[in-house]
Amino acid sequence: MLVTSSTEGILTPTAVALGKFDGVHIGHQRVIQPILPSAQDQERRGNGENLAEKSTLPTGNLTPLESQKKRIHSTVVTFDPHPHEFFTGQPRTLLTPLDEKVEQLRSLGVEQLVLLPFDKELSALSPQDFVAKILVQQLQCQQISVGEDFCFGKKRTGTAKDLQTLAAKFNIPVTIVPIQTDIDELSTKSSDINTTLTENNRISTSLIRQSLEAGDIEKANRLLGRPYTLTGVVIPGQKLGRTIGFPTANLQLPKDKFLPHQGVYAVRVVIHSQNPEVSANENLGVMNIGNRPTVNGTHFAVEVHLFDWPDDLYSKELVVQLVKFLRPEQKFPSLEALKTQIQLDCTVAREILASY
Ligand SMILES: Cc1cc2nc3c(=O)[nH]c(=O)nc-3n(C[C@H](O)[C@H](O)[C@H](O)COP(=O)(O)O)c2cc1C
Ligand SMILES: Nc1ncnc2c1ncn2[C@@H]1O[C@H](COP(=O)(O)OP(=O)(O)O)[C@@H](O)[C@H]1O
Repeated sequence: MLVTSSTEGILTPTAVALGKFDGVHIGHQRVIQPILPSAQDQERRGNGENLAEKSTLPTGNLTPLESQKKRIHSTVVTFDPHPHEFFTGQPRTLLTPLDEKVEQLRSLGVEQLVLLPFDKELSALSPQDFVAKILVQQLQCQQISVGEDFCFGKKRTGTAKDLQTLAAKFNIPVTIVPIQTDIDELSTKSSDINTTLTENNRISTSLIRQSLEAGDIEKANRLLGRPYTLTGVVIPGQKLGRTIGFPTANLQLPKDKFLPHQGVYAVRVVIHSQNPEVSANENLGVMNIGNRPTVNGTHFAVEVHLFDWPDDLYSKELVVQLVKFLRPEQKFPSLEALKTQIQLDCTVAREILASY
Protein backbone atom coordinates (compact mmCIF):
# COMPACT_ATOMS: atom_id res chain seq x y z
CA MET A 1 0.00 0.00 0.00
CA LEU A 2 1.30 3.45 -0.87
CA VAL A 3 1.56 5.79 2.13
CA THR A 4 2.35 9.41 1.42
CA SER A 5 2.09 12.79 3.08
CA SER A 6 2.30 14.61 -0.22
CA THR A 7 -0.41 14.87 -2.83
CA GLU A 8 2.31 14.69 -5.48
CA GLY A 9 3.19 11.23 -6.75
CA ILE A 10 -0.09 9.68 -5.66
CA LEU A 11 -2.01 7.28 -7.90
CA THR A 12 -4.89 9.10 -9.62
CA PRO A 13 -7.78 9.18 -10.29
CA THR A 14 -9.02 8.26 -6.83
CA ALA A 15 -12.06 7.00 -4.95
CA VAL A 16 -11.68 8.61 -1.54
CA ALA A 17 -12.81 7.78 2.00
CA LEU A 18 -12.28 10.81 4.21
CA GLY A 19 -11.85 10.81 7.97
CA LYS A 20 -9.48 10.30 10.90
CA PHE A 21 -10.19 6.56 11.14
CA ASP A 22 -8.37 6.03 14.45
CA GLY A 23 -9.01 2.38 15.31
CA VAL A 24 -10.36 1.44 11.87
CA HIS A 25 -13.43 0.16 13.78
CA ILE A 26 -16.56 -1.36 12.24
CA GLY A 27 -18.10 2.08 11.64
CA HIS A 28 -14.93 3.17 9.80
CA GLN A 29 -14.94 -0.07 7.82
CA ARG A 30 -18.45 0.75 6.53
CA VAL A 31 -17.24 4.16 5.35
CA ILE A 32 -14.25 2.63 3.58
CA GLN A 33 -16.21 -0.23 1.99
CA PRO A 34 -17.82 1.77 -0.90
CA ILE A 35 -14.45 2.93 -2.26
CA LEU A 36 -12.86 -0.53 -2.39
CA PRO A 37 -12.31 -1.93 -5.91
CA SER A 38 -14.93 -4.69 -5.43
CA ALA A 39 -17.62 -2.17 -4.42
CA GLN A 40 -16.72 0.23 -7.24
CA ASP A 41 -17.19 -2.56 -9.79
CA GLN A 42 -20.51 -3.56 -8.28
CA GLU A 43 -21.73 0.05 -8.33
CA ARG A 44 -20.84 0.41 -12.03
CA ARG A 45 -22.45 -2.88 -12.95
CA GLY A 46 -25.57 -1.60 -11.20
CA ASN A 47 -25.39 1.56 -13.33
CA GLY A 48 -25.11 -0.57 -16.48
CA GLU A 49 -21.62 0.72 -17.28
CA ASN A 50 -19.26 -1.22 -19.50
CA LEU A 51 -16.59 -2.29 -17.05
CA ALA A 52 -14.05 -2.97 -19.82
CA GLU A 53 -13.97 0.79 -20.46
CA LYS A 54 -13.43 1.98 -16.92
CA SER A 55 -12.44 -0.99 -14.82
CA THR A 56 -10.60 -0.97 -11.51
CA LEU A 57 -8.78 -4.04 -12.87
CA PRO A 58 -6.35 -3.93 -15.80
CA THR A 59 -8.14 -4.65 -19.08
CA GLY A 60 -7.03 -6.81 -21.99
CA ASN A 61 -6.59 -4.14 -24.70
CA LEU A 62 -4.62 -1.64 -22.65
CA THR A 63 -0.89 -1.68 -21.93
CA PRO A 64 -0.15 -2.08 -18.19
CA LEU A 65 0.79 1.61 -18.04
CA GLU A 66 -2.47 2.70 -19.70
CA SER A 67 -4.60 0.52 -17.48
CA GLN A 68 -2.69 1.76 -14.40
CA LYS A 69 -3.61 5.29 -15.52
CA LYS A 70 -7.28 4.45 -16.03
CA ARG A 71 -7.84 2.64 -12.76
CA ILE A 72 -9.59 4.42 -9.94
CA HIS A 73 -7.42 3.95 -6.89
CA SER A 74 -9.07 3.28 -3.53
CA THR A 75 -7.62 5.94 -1.27
CA VAL A 76 -8.04 6.81 2.39
CA VAL A 77 -7.40 10.49 3.02
CA THR A 78 -6.70 11.47 6.59
CA PHE A 79 -4.98 14.21 8.56
CA ASP A 80 -1.58 14.18 10.23
CA PRO A 81 -1.15 15.23 12.97
CA HIS A 82 -4.60 14.48 14.36
CA PRO A 83 -6.48 17.85 14.21
CA HIS A 84 -7.05 17.65 17.99
CA GLU A 85 -3.26 17.58 18.48
CA PHE A 86 -2.76 20.51 16.09
CA PHE A 87 -5.27 22.73 17.90
CA THR A 88 -4.40 21.82 21.52
CA GLY A 89 -0.66 21.19 21.11
CA GLN A 90 -1.21 18.05 23.24
CA PRO A 91 0.18 14.83 21.80
CA ARG A 92 -2.61 12.29 21.52
CA THR A 93 -2.44 8.55 22.01
CA LEU A 94 -4.04 6.46 19.29
CA LEU A 95 -5.86 3.13 19.04
CA THR A 96 -4.01 2.53 15.79
CA PRO A 97 -0.67 4.39 15.49
CA LEU A 98 0.42 4.80 11.87
CA ASP A 99 1.97 1.35 11.28
CA GLU A 100 -1.10 -0.41 12.66
CA LYS A 101 -3.47 1.79 10.69
CA VAL A 102 -1.57 1.03 7.50
CA GLU A 103 -1.76 -2.71 8.25
CA GLN A 104 -5.51 -2.57 8.92
CA LEU A 105 -6.27 -0.50 5.80
CA ARG A 106 -4.08 -2.77 3.69
CA SER A 107 -5.93 -5.84 4.92
CA LEU A 108 -9.25 -4.21 3.94
CA GLY A 109 -7.96 -3.75 0.37
CA VAL A 110 -7.19 0.01 0.41
CA GLU A 111 -4.50 0.93 -2.16
CA GLN A 112 -3.14 4.16 -0.76
CA LEU A 113 -3.18 6.29 2.36
CA VAL A 114 -2.74 10.03 1.93
CA LEU A 115 -1.79 11.84 5.14
CA LEU A 116 -2.69 15.48 4.56
CA PRO A 117 -0.34 17.59 6.71
CA PHE A 118 -2.79 19.28 9.06
CA ASP A 119 -1.27 22.75 9.36
CA LYS A 120 -2.40 26.40 9.44
CA GLU A 121 -2.94 26.47 5.71
CA LEU A 122 -5.05 23.32 5.53
CA SER A 123 -7.09 24.19 8.62
CA ALA A 124 -7.89 27.61 7.06
CA LEU A 125 -9.27 26.20 3.78
CA SER A 126 -12.96 26.85 3.25
CA PRO A 127 -15.14 23.80 2.46
CA GLN A 128 -15.34 25.03 -1.17
CA ASP A 129 -11.55 25.28 -1.48
CA PHE A 130 -11.01 21.93 0.20
CA VAL A 131 -13.19 20.29 -2.43
CA ALA A 132 -11.80 22.24 -5.41
CA LYS A 133 -8.10 22.27 -4.48
CA ILE A 134 -7.54 19.04 -2.57
CA LEU A 135 -10.20 16.61 -3.76
CA VAL A 136 -10.67 17.71 -7.36
CA GLN A 137 -7.34 19.25 -8.39
CA GLN A 138 -4.84 17.22 -6.42
CA LEU A 139 -6.58 13.89 -5.90
CA GLN A 140 -8.61 13.84 -9.11
CA CYS A 141 -11.37 12.35 -7.06
CA GLN A 142 -14.14 10.40 -8.84
CA GLN A 143 -16.06 9.16 -5.84
CA ILE A 144 -16.19 10.03 -2.12
CA SER A 145 -17.39 8.24 1.01
CA VAL A 146 -17.77 9.84 4.46
CA GLY A 147 -19.59 9.15 7.72
CA GLU A 148 -22.79 11.05 8.49
CA ASP A 149 -21.04 13.19 11.14
CA PHE A 150 -18.07 14.17 8.93
CA CYS A 151 -17.08 17.85 9.22
CA PHE A 152 -14.47 19.61 7.15
CA GLY A 153 -12.97 22.94 6.16
CA LYS A 154 -12.25 26.01 8.24
CA LYS A 155 -13.65 25.71 11.78
CA ARG A 156 -15.31 22.44 10.74
CA THR A 157 -18.06 24.44 9.04
CA GLY A 158 -18.63 21.96 6.19
CA THR A 159 -20.98 19.03 6.83
CA ALA A 160 -21.35 15.74 4.94
CA LYS A 161 -24.39 17.21 3.15
CA ASP A 162 -22.35 20.30 2.17
CA LEU A 163 -19.72 17.98 0.75
CA GLN A 164 -22.39 16.25 -1.30
CA THR A 165 -23.63 19.60 -2.69
CA LEU A 166 -20.14 20.93 -3.43
CA ALA A 167 -18.93 17.68 -5.02
CA ALA A 168 -22.07 17.46 -7.18
CA LYS A 169 -20.83 20.58 -9.02
CA PHE A 170 -17.91 18.44 -10.22
CA ASN A 171 -20.15 15.39 -10.85
CA ILE A 172 -18.56 13.50 -7.97
CA PRO A 173 -20.98 11.21 -6.11
CA VAL A 174 -20.72 11.23 -2.30
CA THR A 175 -21.86 8.27 -0.21
CA ILE A 176 -22.92 9.35 3.30
CA VAL A 177 -22.72 6.34 5.59
CA PRO A 178 -25.19 6.46 8.52
CA ILE A 179 -23.78 6.33 12.07
CA GLN A 180 -23.44 2.73 13.21
CA THR A 181 -24.66 1.71 16.65
CA ASP A 182 -23.59 -1.15 18.88
CA ILE A 183 -26.40 -3.65 18.39
CA ASP A 184 -25.42 -5.78 21.40
CA GLU A 185 -25.56 -2.72 23.62
CA LEU A 186 -28.96 -1.79 22.24
CA SER A 187 -30.45 -5.22 22.76
CA THR A 188 -29.58 -5.12 26.46
CA LYS A 189 -31.06 -1.64 26.92
CA SER A 190 -34.53 -0.15 26.65
CA SER A 191 -36.20 -0.48 23.27
CA ASP A 192 -37.26 3.17 23.58
CA ILE A 193 -36.49 4.67 20.17
CA ASN A 194 -35.14 7.86 21.78
CA THR A 195 -32.35 5.99 23.51
CA THR A 196 -31.08 4.30 20.39
CA LEU A 197 -28.79 7.03 19.12
CA THR A 198 -27.06 8.18 22.29
CA GLU A 199 -23.33 8.61 22.81
CA ASN A 200 -23.44 5.34 24.78
CA ASN A 201 -24.08 3.06 21.85
CA ARG A 202 -22.76 5.04 18.88
CA ILE A 203 -19.73 3.18 17.61
CA SER A 204 -16.85 5.61 17.96
CA THR A 205 -13.17 5.84 18.75
CA SER A 206 -14.03 7.43 22.12
CA LEU A 207 -16.42 4.63 23.06
CA ILE A 208 -13.68 2.09 22.33
CA ARG A 209 -11.16 4.10 24.38
CA GLN A 210 -13.65 4.26 27.27
CA SER A 211 -14.29 0.51 27.07
CA LEU A 212 -10.56 -0.24 27.12
CA GLU A 213 -10.05 2.15 30.04
CA ALA A 214 -12.83 0.36 31.92
CA GLY A 215 -11.34 -3.09 31.17
CA ASP A 216 -14.33 -4.05 29.01
CA ILE A 217 -12.26 -5.78 26.34
CA GLU A 218 -15.15 -7.79 24.93
CA LYS A 219 -17.01 -4.59 24.09
CA ALA A 220 -13.92 -2.88 22.62
CA ASN A 221 -13.23 -5.96 20.47
CA ARG A 222 -16.84 -6.11 19.29
CA LEU A 223 -16.76 -2.45 18.23
CA LEU A 224 -13.41 -2.88 16.49
CA GLY A 225 -14.55 -6.01 14.67
CA ARG A 226 -11.28 -7.67 15.75
CA PRO A 227 -9.23 -7.94 18.97
CA TYR A 228 -7.47 -4.82 20.30
CA THR A 229 -3.76 -5.46 19.86
CA LEU A 230 -0.48 -4.24 21.30
CA THR A 231 2.39 -4.73 18.85
CA GLY A 232 6.00 -4.35 19.93
CA VAL A 233 9.52 -5.69 19.93
CA VAL A 234 10.77 -7.65 22.97
CA ILE A 235 13.36 -5.73 25.01
CA PRO A 236 15.26 -6.79 28.16
CA GLY A 237 13.64 -6.18 31.56
CA GLN A 238 14.97 -6.67 35.11
CA LYS A 239 15.48 -10.43 34.55
CA LEU A 240 13.46 -11.27 37.66
CA GLY A 241 10.61 -13.09 35.89
CA ARG A 242 12.66 -16.24 35.24
CA THR A 243 13.61 -16.42 38.94
CA ILE A 244 9.95 -16.90 39.94
CA GLY A 245 9.23 -19.33 37.10
CA PHE A 246 7.37 -16.81 34.95
CA PRO A 247 9.70 -15.29 32.36
CA THR A 248 8.07 -12.34 30.67
CA ALA A 249 8.68 -10.73 27.32
CA ASN A 250 8.82 -6.95 27.87
CA LEU A 251 7.35 -5.06 24.93
CA GLN A 252 8.48 -1.76 23.49
CA LEU A 253 5.35 -0.14 22.06
CA PRO A 254 4.97 2.94 19.82
CA LYS A 255 4.96 5.91 22.19
CA ASP A 256 1.61 7.13 20.86
CA LYS A 257 -0.17 3.80 21.47
CA PHE A 258 -3.29 4.04 23.64
CA LEU A 259 -3.02 1.66 26.61
CA PRO A 260 -5.99 -0.04 28.27
CA HIS A 261 -6.67 -0.29 32.02
CA GLN A 262 -3.57 -1.30 34.04
CA GLY A 263 -3.55 -4.90 35.19
CA VAL A 264 -3.57 -8.50 34.07
CA TYR A 265 -5.08 -9.89 30.84
CA ALA A 266 -5.67 -13.21 29.08
CA VAL A 267 -4.07 -12.85 25.63
CA ARG A 268 -3.39 -14.51 22.30
CA VAL A 269 0.02 -13.73 20.86
CA VAL A 270 1.23 -13.92 17.28
CA ILE A 271 5.01 -14.10 16.97
CA HIS A 272 6.36 -12.82 13.70
CA SER A 273 9.18 -14.86 12.34
CA GLN A 274 12.12 -13.08 10.74
CA ASN A 275 12.19 -15.92 8.24
CA PRO A 276 9.48 -15.21 5.60
CA GLU A 277 9.34 -18.94 4.82
CA VAL A 278 8.06 -19.67 8.32
CA SER A 279 4.48 -18.53 8.95
CA ALA A 280 3.60 -16.64 12.14
CA ASN A 281 2.32 -18.86 14.93
CA GLU A 282 -0.24 -18.18 17.62
CA ASN A 283 0.37 -18.68 21.34
CA LEU A 284 -1.66 -18.22 24.51
CA GLY A 285 -0.55 -16.35 27.59
CA VAL A 286 -1.05 -13.69 30.25
CA MET A 287 -0.02 -10.05 30.15
CA ASN A 288 0.59 -7.45 32.85
CA ILE A 289 0.44 -3.71 32.20
CA GLY A 290 1.74 -1.57 35.05
CA ASN A 291 4.52 -0.41 37.33
CA ARG A 292 5.15 -3.73 39.15
CA PRO A 293 4.88 -2.31 42.70
CA THR A 294 5.83 -5.68 44.27
CA VAL A 295 9.36 -5.45 42.87
CA ASN A 296 9.52 -1.65 43.32
CA GLY A 297 9.35 -1.25 39.56
CA THR A 298 10.82 2.05 38.48
CA HIS A 299 9.03 2.29 35.16
CA PHE A 300 5.85 1.33 33.40
CA ALA A 301 6.02 -2.02 31.62
CA VAL A 302 3.93 -4.14 29.30
CA GLU A 303 4.99 -7.77 29.70
CA VAL A 304 3.73 -11.08 28.43
CA HIS A 305 4.23 -14.57 29.77
CA LEU A 306 3.54 -17.24 27.16
CA PHE A 307 2.29 -20.66 28.23
CA ASP A 308 4.47 -23.40 26.78
CA TRP A 309 7.13 -21.19 25.25
CA PRO A 310 10.61 -22.36 26.15
CA ASP A 311 12.82 -20.11 24.01
CA ASP A 312 14.33 -16.70 23.94
CA LEU A 313 12.06 -13.97 22.56
CA TYR A 314 14.42 -11.00 22.64
CA SER A 315 14.17 -8.78 19.53
CA LYS A 316 11.16 -10.65 18.14
CA GLU A 317 8.02 -8.73 17.24
CA LEU A 318 4.93 -9.83 19.16
CA VAL A 319 1.35 -8.97 18.25
CA VAL A 320 -0.62 -9.32 21.50
CA GLN A 321 -4.40 -9.64 21.11
CA LEU A 322 -6.34 -8.73 24.24
CA VAL A 323 -9.07 -11.23 25.10
CA LYS A 324 -10.16 -10.50 28.68
CA PHE A 325 -9.19 -8.29 31.61
CA LEU A 326 -8.56 -10.49 34.67
CA ARG A 327 -7.68 -8.19 37.58
CA PRO A 328 -5.97 -4.90 38.49
CA GLU A 329 -2.26 -4.87 39.35
CA GLN A 330 -1.56 -5.23 43.10
CA LYS A 331 1.38 -4.79 45.50
CA PHE A 332 2.07 -8.20 47.05
CA PRO A 333 3.95 -8.63 50.37
CA SER A 334 6.49 -10.98 48.78
CA LEU A 335 7.68 -12.46 45.48
CA GLU A 336 6.27 -15.80 46.68
CA ALA A 337 2.78 -14.27 47.04
CA LEU A 338 3.08 -12.71 43.56
CA LYS A 339 4.14 -16.08 42.15
CA THR A 340 1.08 -17.82 43.68
CA GLN A 341 -1.20 -15.16 42.19
CA ILE A 342 0.41 -15.43 38.73
CA GLN A 343 -0.10 -19.22 38.86
CA LEU A 344 -3.78 -18.57 39.53
CA ASP A 345 -3.93 -15.96 36.73
CA CYS A 346 -2.54 -18.56 34.32
CA THR A 347 -5.15 -21.15 35.32
CA VAL A 348 -8.01 -18.66 34.89
CA ALA A 349 -6.59 -17.41 31.58
CA ARG A 350 -6.21 -20.93 30.17
CA GLU A 351 -9.88 -21.64 30.94
CA ILE A 352 -11.04 -18.37 29.37
CA LEU A 353 -8.87 -18.77 26.27
CA ALA A 354 -10.09 -22.32 25.75
CA SER A 355 -13.67 -21.06 25.58
CA TYR A 356 -13.03 -18.15 23.15
C1 LIG B 1 0.40 -12.49 34.77
C2 LIG B 1 1.23 -11.48 35.49
C3 LIG B 1 0.68 -10.78 36.55
C4 LIG B 1 1.43 -9.85 37.25
N1 LIG B 1 0.87 -9.17 38.29
C5 LIG B 1 1.60 -8.30 39.02
C6 LIG B 1 1.04 -7.63 40.15
O1 LIG B 1 -0.14 -7.76 40.47
N2 LIG B 1 1.84 -6.80 40.86
C7 LIG B 1 3.15 -6.60 40.51
O2 LIG B 1 3.84 -5.87 41.22
N3 LIG B 1 3.72 -7.19 39.43
C8 LIG B 1 2.97 -8.04 38.68
N4 LIG B 1 3.53 -8.66 37.59
C9 LIG B 1 4.85 -8.24 37.15
C10 LIG B 1 5.97 -8.99 37.81
O3 LIG B 1 6.36 -8.25 38.94
C11 LIG B 1 7.10 -9.06 36.79
O4 LIG B 1 6.71 -9.89 35.74
C12 LIG B 1 8.37 -9.57 37.39
O5 LIG B 1 8.83 -8.66 38.31
C13 LIG B 1 9.43 -9.81 36.33
O6 LIG B 1 9.83 -8.63 35.71
P1 LIG B 1 11.00 -8.65 34.61
O7 LIG B 1 10.44 -9.23 33.35
O8 LIG B 1 11.38 -7.20 34.41
O9 LIG B 1 12.10 -9.45 35.16
C14 LIG B 1 2.78 -9.59 36.87
C15 LIG B 1 3.33 -10.29 35.78
C16 LIG B 1 2.58 -11.23 35.10
C17 LIG B 1 3.18 -11.95 33.95
N1 LIG C 1 7.30 -18.58 28.30
C1 LIG C 1 7.92 -17.40 28.07
N2 LIG C 1 7.20 -16.25 27.99
C2 LIG C 1 7.85 -15.08 27.78
N3 LIG C 1 9.17 -14.95 27.65
C3 LIG C 1 9.94 -16.07 27.69
C4 LIG C 1 9.34 -17.32 27.90
N4 LIG C 1 10.32 -18.25 27.93
C5 LIG C 1 11.48 -17.61 27.73
N5 LIG C 1 11.29 -16.30 27.57
C6 LIG C 1 12.44 -15.37 27.36
O1 LIG C 1 12.89 -14.91 28.63
C7 LIG C 1 12.84 -13.47 28.69
C8 LIG C 1 12.18 -13.08 29.97
O2 LIG C 1 12.82 -13.46 31.11
P1 LIG C 1 12.81 -12.47 32.36
O3 LIG C 1 13.58 -13.13 33.46
O4 LIG C 1 11.41 -12.03 32.66
O5 LIG C 1 13.71 -11.33 31.78
P2 LIG C 1 13.37 -9.86 31.30
O6 LIG C 1 13.34 -9.10 32.57
O7 LIG C 1 14.52 -9.49 30.42
O8 LIG C 1 12.05 -9.83 30.56
C9 LIG C 1 11.96 -13.05 27.53
O9 LIG C 1 12.27 -11.82 26.99
C10 LIG C 1 12.16 -14.16 26.54
O10 LIG C 1 13.28 -13.89 25.73
